[in-house]
Amino acid sequence: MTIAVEIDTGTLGFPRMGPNRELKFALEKYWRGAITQEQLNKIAVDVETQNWHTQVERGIQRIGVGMFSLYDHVLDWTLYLGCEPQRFTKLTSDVDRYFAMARGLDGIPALDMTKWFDSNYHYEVPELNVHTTPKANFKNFIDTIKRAQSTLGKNKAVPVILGPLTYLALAKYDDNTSIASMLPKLLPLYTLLINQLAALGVPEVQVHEPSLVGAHASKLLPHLVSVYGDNTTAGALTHPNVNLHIATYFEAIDDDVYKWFATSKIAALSLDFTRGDNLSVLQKFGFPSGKRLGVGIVDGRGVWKIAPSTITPILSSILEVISRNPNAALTIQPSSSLQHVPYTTKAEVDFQANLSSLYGVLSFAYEKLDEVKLISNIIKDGQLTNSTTAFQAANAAWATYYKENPAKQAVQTRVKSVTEADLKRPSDFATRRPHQMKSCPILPTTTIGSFPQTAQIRGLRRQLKLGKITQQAYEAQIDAQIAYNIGVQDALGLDILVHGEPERTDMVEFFAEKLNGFAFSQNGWVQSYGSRCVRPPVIYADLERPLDMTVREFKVAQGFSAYKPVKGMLTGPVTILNWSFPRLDITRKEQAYQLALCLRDEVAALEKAGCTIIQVDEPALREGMPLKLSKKDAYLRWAVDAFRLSTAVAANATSIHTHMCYCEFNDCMPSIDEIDADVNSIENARSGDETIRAFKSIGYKKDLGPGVYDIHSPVVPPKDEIIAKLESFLKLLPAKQLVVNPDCGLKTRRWPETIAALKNMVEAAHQVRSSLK
Ligand code: MET
Ligand SMILES: [Zn+2]
Repeated sequence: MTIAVEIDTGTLGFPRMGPNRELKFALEKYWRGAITQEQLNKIAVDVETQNWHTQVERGIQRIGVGMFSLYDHVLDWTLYLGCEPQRFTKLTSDVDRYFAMARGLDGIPALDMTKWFDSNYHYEVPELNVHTTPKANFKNFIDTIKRAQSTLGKNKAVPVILGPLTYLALAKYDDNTSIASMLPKLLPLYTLLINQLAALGVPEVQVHEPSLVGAHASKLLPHLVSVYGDNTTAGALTHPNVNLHIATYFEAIDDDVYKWFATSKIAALSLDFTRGDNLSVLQKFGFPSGKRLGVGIVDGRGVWKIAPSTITPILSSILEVISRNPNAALTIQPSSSLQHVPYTTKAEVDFQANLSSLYGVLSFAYEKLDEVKLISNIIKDGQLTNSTTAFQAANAAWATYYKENPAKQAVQTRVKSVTEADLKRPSDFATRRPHQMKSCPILPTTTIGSFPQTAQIRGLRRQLKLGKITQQAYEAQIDAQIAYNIGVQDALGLDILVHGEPERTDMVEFFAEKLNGFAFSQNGWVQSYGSRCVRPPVIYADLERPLDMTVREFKVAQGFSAYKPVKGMLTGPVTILNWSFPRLDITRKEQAYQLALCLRDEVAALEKAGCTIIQVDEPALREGMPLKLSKKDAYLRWAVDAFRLSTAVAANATSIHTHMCYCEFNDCMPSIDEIDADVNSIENARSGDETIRAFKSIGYKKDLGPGVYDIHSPVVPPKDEIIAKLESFLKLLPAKQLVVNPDCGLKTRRWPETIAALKNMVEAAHQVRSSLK
């Protein structure tokens, strides 16, 4: 097919940390006072400029600029829009206010942080209330755009604005404030900004409105016209000389939003063709005349090379719709900002040498730019078929990958043979509970798993990795640490002990390293929040557990304690999956089940080793939830089943605990009950009794350990405060249902405050216990 439509290439954002995490290190130096603000800015500008050059060199014609950030792009807009909460306004310097909002200061708590849609990136939640008085503060943004224009030229430098609807949808409000009450205050600022950009000769602005795809879309619909106008009226962002390009991603756009777009004066719309069914929307409504479609076909969230057999049919269908109209144009682009993927596979020399079949099918930000260019050329040349020579390299890489990493029949068969019975404990909670935790008193005290990780332990692990110490020497030191951890807990009088996780850097990486089918990049860092980067493991083959993973440390720990049970400690299947880069050739459910079967065998092995209490952590259960409400139930079904598959093998007398943290669970409470854990030790420190009330409201009958203090703060909680908490819990929950624990692991804390806090916790529990008698 020869194509009459105009085609070019674009991006919606790029990684921000620098190819070698230059910005991360600069930020941390700046916070330590080791470099000045000027030095920090220089490094940031260098990274950003290099990002721009890379995109030009790789053939990108419309480069999204302005989403680069020193900490977080939502926080940037809080500053640009003057929406800082009052507690920060006494800080007069922008930079001080900015980092104070991000990280807090003594006595001034930071903004809340939460997940950016269903990604693992966290943004700083805007706090809007009756005192919020938006005030334009666009100088930094405008300066960036000027810099970009002089580096890239006015046509290539496309300013990216965080759209007002998404900004407001992501915020939290007091009782007297809402999206509707804030919008009129923000819109004049956006108008001002568009005018300033127009004055710079900006031909087009990319307005990011990802909230138009999620559960909130219908809430935003009534405001579209006041912001963006329609076919007759102008909106706040309408300007005669500036084209508006609305970018959405992570899911399919709402039908109603699309219909509005089709008749509006918006010049371009970006849709994600890697997640959600945007193709159906397009086919259903056609594509309007005279507009441009941003075709998000290169996955901005995954690390995989394009698969020609997947993308060709989608692209052909898009072209078919588009070509019905002679005036349409296309921009080929990544599906979202590339901030969710690492910089380049070229840094992965280990993969090149030892896992070349995987290396061949990986694609990070630089490689994704090449794919964008390649696809646009193929379409321009009218060569779009699976087998076009231009796709030869990709096809060959995938063929090699499948040949070298074939399906493991035993794993797949086992997943397929899972039955309902495998998901069920031998008896229900009421029957099994009397057989569990028999040595424990009422209000048993415990912790969430990890104990402080000292520099010495981290150094030890580094030495092991570098081959400077033997496995034996390493284990001896780990065991000494376990002995110490057990001794401390015993002395404090805790009832259920943990080994303290000294052998784990990270709760997902540790298990991924022990399973076959995971690969670990050397430089595959992605930003999690601020300067914090993570290197998610890559699932590249069917998953198997060749050996026990935690049994040795459990036995060592239990060996140091004659009378008290040591709790086994595992990370749940859904969390391992959600914090990894999953495969795309099998479903997430299948991968969760494969993981669940590995964990199921570990639960059985722990039981066999004498473990009677096993905790399976699922802090990321909630965050894998789909953005569309209609997909939520299906996700929760398999997520819950994967947890049950991991744990249902346990005998009645084994107490299965779980721990969840990091987010609001209010919208999936019934599922939390359905996982059928005997005890749920859940984060609760920030909200009062809300968590317990939510559990009560669904008729939760199992045991609950709502965190009695916040481990994120170094402050030692006074005994009286903990007593007051426990007493308030007991107003809602019978004592026999209550477990006493902090709200998360203690890994990031120091020993002195840990011991002091736990001492208070145990004493508080004792006191409340005796008052019950
Ligand atoms: C993010 S949840 C952490 C749970 C883990 N067991 C720990 O204590 O560190
Ligand atoms: Zn936690």
